[in-house]
Amino acid sequence: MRLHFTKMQGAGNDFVVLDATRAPLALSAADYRFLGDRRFGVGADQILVVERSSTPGVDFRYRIFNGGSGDEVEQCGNGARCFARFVRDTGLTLASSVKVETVNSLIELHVQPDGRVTVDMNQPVFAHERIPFDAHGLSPRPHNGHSSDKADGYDLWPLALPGASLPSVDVAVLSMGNPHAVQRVHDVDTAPVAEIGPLVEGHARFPRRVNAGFLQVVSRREVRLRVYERGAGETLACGTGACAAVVAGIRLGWLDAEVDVHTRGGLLTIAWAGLGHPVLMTGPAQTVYTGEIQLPDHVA
Ligand SMILES: N[C@H](CCC[C@H](N)C(=O)O)C(=O)O
Repeated sequence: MRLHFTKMQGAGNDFVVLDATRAPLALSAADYRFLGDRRFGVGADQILVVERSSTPGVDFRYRIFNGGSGDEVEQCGNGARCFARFVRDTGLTLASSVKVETVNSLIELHVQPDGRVTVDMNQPVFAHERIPFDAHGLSPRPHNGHSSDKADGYDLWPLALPGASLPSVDVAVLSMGNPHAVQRVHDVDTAPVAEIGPLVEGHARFPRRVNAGFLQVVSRREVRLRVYERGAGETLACGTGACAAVVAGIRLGWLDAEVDVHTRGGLLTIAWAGLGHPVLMTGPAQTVYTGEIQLPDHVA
């Protein structure tokens, strides 16, 4: 099958975008892994499939597949911004605000005059069974010895890491539609992301695996973040990961309500007014090129 695609990136998190608004696409996990492969395919952290929505009042649906595993996932923050840029630039919509549904949520996107995109990422979810996170038999940890005078009863949880250079790490757990485990580190540049990231991502206490965030607090309004993503490995930026890290930092008393998140691929700004409010994420979204690719009949 010959596929037309658009290559895009948001803060260095890169995507293959496929337009399925005119004809449905039936690709396999192996096809998505091929498209994500940086040597045998196009190369991307995730593949985004854009469809029309049949839900009244909702413009589009977009499906998200991790480029490493080929698995379909629930949410992608940087992808949502690139989706908004895509439907505008291809003329699929003339509106500057777009409602789009994913497998488990409805989000609203606004293209700003400066070209950045703001996404209402809905409210974070903390209920362990909805993350999902298995805390059975675990006791929460004090907040890493950091001042948490404003902490509101939100806990850190110890994850045992047998055989690793660290016996355990303390993580804040939550969902932005997709699961996140955020640990605070002194310096993201020296944090053991390559070693600890995969151990957290595949940890047994996360039945659907998890995105592993490494958060360095620079000030109450500025952080640095690296994320070892579920099904993709470390990416240059993770939008839902930035949302999760800021929400956790606010609940743990480390951060104010609007934070600049410095990722290796660029700057994301996250705002959250607290429980009962949605998380707002603002950042860049660019088209890199368009192309065509022949999907092998039997990809490995
Ligand atoms: N790897 C994530 C999906 C992509 C999230 C990330 N690229 C973002 O911008 O939010 C997961 O398996 O939940």
